[in-house]
Amino acid sequence: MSDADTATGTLPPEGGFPVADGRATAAEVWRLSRGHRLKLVAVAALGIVSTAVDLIPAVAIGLLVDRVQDGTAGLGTVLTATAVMALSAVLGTAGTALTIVLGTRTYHTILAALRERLVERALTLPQHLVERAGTGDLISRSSDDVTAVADAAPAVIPVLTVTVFTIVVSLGGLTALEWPYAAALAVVLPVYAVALRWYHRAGPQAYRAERAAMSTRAQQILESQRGYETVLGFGLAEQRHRAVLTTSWAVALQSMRARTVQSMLSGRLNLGEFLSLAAVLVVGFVLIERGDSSVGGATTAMLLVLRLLGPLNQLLLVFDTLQSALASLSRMIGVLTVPDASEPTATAVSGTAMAGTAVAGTAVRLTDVTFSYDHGPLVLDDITLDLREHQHVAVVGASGAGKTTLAAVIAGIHPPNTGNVARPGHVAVITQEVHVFAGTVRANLTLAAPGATDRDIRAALDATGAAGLLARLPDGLDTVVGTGGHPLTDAQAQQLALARVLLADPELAVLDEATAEAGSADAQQLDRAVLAVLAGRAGLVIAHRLSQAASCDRIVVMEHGRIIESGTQDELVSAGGVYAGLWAAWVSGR
Ligand SMILES: Nc1ncnc2c1ncn2[C@@H]1O[C@H](COP(=O)(O)OP(=O)(O)OP(=O)(O)O)[C@@H](O)[C@H]1O
Repeated sequence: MSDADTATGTLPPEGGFPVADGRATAAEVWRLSRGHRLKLVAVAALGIVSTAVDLIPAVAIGLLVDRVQDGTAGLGTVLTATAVMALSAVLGTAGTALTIVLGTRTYHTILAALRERLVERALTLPQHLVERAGTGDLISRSSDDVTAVADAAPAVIPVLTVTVFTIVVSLGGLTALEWPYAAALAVVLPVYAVALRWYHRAGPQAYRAERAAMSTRAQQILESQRGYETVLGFGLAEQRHRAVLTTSWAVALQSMRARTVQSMLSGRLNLGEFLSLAAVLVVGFVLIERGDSSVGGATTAMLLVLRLLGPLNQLLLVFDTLQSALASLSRMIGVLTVPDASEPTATAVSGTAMAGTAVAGTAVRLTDVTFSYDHGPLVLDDITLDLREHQHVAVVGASGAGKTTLAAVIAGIHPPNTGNVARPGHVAVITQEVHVFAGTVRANLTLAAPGATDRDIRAALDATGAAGLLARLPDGLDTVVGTGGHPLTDAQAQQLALARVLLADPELAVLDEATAEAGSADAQQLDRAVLAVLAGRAGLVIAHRLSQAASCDRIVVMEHGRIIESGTQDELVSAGGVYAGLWAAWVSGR
């Protein structure tokens, strides 16, 4: 599972994953666009040409007006102008449509690559960081935010493509006609710039606040669902209901703020439109009066400005969607910027965790390790423990003694507060909650060993006693299991998890399974499976049944976060201490 890392970096204390700044977002998008850049340049060239063709009707109408005015226009002139306009409209529309299709396809390819990286990163994030930042935030970023960025495509790409190229081509066209036309428009453009500047500040702020409120709500709902039994058991339903209600109101409030910002933008756009038309009209009038422009020229100029205003306004309107998508994008990329490991608390910073065996012949070495969850009391207190290569050590103790936490620190899931943890580079962990992934049995097993053949898989299932299970599955290795798939018992899920460890072939296996009741047929089978999985590698077993402990080379007994006894089964039983008592109780209860 985890290759341990030396601790670096921290998350903001208030929780939540970081948000990437503009620079980091641009750098990641640039990195993701590698391999598509030539295609993007070709798409841009096609867009410019198509837009230029699209503006031919404005020029044709202007020429027609001049010919009508000087009395040289006949039916032929009108028909020719009409044919030119129809042809340019067809060619321009087809070219623009092709530009949009190609642009959208490239956008989605790049987005798919980003989503893949996000999921990859989310799966390898240190668990303590996910716990601190909140699973809801992570889920929101990999669902709501991905959807926001993907949904922006149909609205933003066509408008962005058309507008950017239309602005460039129209300004060129106006300058070619008479520079004062372009100058008049240029004088008005600052109105748009001011609107944009204002919106650039207010928009993302409003959208980030809206998305953050959505994340908090997702977290509240998730927690209420996960802790359903606790909520019912402690009569907390009303309190949880109020919490969800409060966070939902916060979402509604932030949404209203975001929509208000949107309306204010519309007002600023209307002002810009009025000023642009008025400026070009006045300039046209003056130029005609002075004989510097024909009526046809002024008509072309007005048509070019009108042609430009539509996309320009739309750009500013979808700028809204664009900003929202950018806010989501910066949240997605923020997850990629999370450092691999971070200190568990702000005050305890001296703990280190290293991959690689520090001492020859030793698989794991813990030296003076302490650990606490987020500023809480010490859960591991001065633990020093060695696991030799191929040695199997069982950890026993009462509930809450710190066994699972010790396993997590050894596996690298939690970095220690103080002390050192040295472990091999390849560690596999089975936690108490075994997850069956939605997919085929084969996919479930090859998750950690992509190169495994069907023969390897069958051998692993055989070794963990699951060959019988395989024979009963309707489609063998192709049977779909997990949510909505063929149901598996807890013990069967456990067997799959153990087979997965065998296939992954780690140097150290950390097993914290508590599925079967002591003495049951399942328990005996799982005990045998555990022995098969541990053969030939170092193993740490959190023994929930003492039969598991008895078959290990060494047993450590924990109490209140400390190791209070350590020895072989025979040594501990004859010592007559805590373990001897537990063993006597267990034997008589079998
Ligand atoms: N994520 C967490 N956040 C805060 N405290 C925790 C967390 N996980 C465990 N603890 C606390 O740490 C202490 C040790 O818990 P741990 O699960 O390691 O004990 P355990 O011996 O494995 O118990 P069990 O056999 O019931 O699993 C307990 O007091 C527990 O409440």
